[in-house]
Amino acid sequence: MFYRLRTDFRLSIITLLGACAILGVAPFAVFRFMQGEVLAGLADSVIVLCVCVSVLHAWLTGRTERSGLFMAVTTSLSAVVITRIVGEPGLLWLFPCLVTSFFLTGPRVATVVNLAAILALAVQTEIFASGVHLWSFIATSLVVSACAYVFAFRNQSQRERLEHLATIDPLTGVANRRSMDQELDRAVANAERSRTPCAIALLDIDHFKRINDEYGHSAGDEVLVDLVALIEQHTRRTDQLFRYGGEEFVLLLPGTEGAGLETVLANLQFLLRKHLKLRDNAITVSFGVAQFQPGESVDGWLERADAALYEAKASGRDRIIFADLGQGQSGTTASPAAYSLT
Ligand SMILES: Nc1nc2c(ncn2[C@@H]2O[C@H](COP(=O)(O)OP(=O)(O)OP(=O)(O)O)[C@@H](O)[C@H]2O)c(=O)[nH]1
Repeated sequence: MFYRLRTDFRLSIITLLGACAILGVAPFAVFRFMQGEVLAGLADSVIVLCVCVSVLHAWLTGRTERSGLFMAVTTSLSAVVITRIVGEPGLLWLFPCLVTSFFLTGPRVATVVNLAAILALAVQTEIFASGVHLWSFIATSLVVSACAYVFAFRNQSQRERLEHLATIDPLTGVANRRSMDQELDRAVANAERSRTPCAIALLDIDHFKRINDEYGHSAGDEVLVDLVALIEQHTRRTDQLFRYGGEEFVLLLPGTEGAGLETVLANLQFLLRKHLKLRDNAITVSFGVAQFQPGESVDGWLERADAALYEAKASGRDRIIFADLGQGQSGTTASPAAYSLT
């Protein structure tokens, strides 16, 4: 429960506002019934009920967008109805609604909800003691909404930016291990459901430590950036590349298997050998490849690719090993122009 509250911003807001609304409005409902104001008491009870439904819906279904929108609309509508029943003092209830609607739903939708509520009240001129009161209400409610909009808009764009930064590798710009975990989960679910083939290739630059040691860390960084550019240029749009860590990458190849997969990777190996260079020395890459087997986990799939990569390294590097074949498929040995590091 606390984990969900910590990780789901909108759910925590819905829960917090739900608790505040229930604790703040329920006593009013009781008080109004005791005062004989049945209509106002009923309106308050409906508000509490709607808030409870929103909170429950959010917790049970996880569809917090829908619950948030429902809560924003019902609380604003309730503030309008309450003001209609009790007169000008009811206006005070609209102000928290104007602010919280921006936490419950997106900035644009919240703006529409707020403007609708302000308009619905402003046209009922009889609620206001004078024209000055009416214009004061319009001005203050618009100022509150505008400030809340700016805050919510900045908050949303910063959150999106943070989410983006949390999923990419800053050096190469490709997706990082965190988004790889999500994508591999999705790929497994998709492969299981549609029974379509899917493969992963683990790529590891050979003797990368020596490249760093000999030419410096920034030259090593350049090699990583070049490798990513080459792979992205020569793979399909549906293929996805992830930085697994250090000089190791995972290439996800959906819809590819058998001879087609071998050809794609052999071509990639050829292109990398030809174009991945540092000061005219070719740099080579080892590949460990595993085709997804129905029923296996993401970890099991990765482990098989990792074992194949280990075999590629152990058997001389600069080669592709397919885990599924149960035997090594050596690529051609490093060309004489290859970076000589031994
Ligand atoms: N320049 C640079 N180097 C990195 C980065 N991340 C990891 N490394 C280096 O990559 C090197 C990896 O070394 P090893 O794991 O020994 O692998 P290797 O030298 O390529 O040897 P083999 O994989 O067996 O061929 C280490 O020296 C790390 O410091 C990075 O972002 N930039």
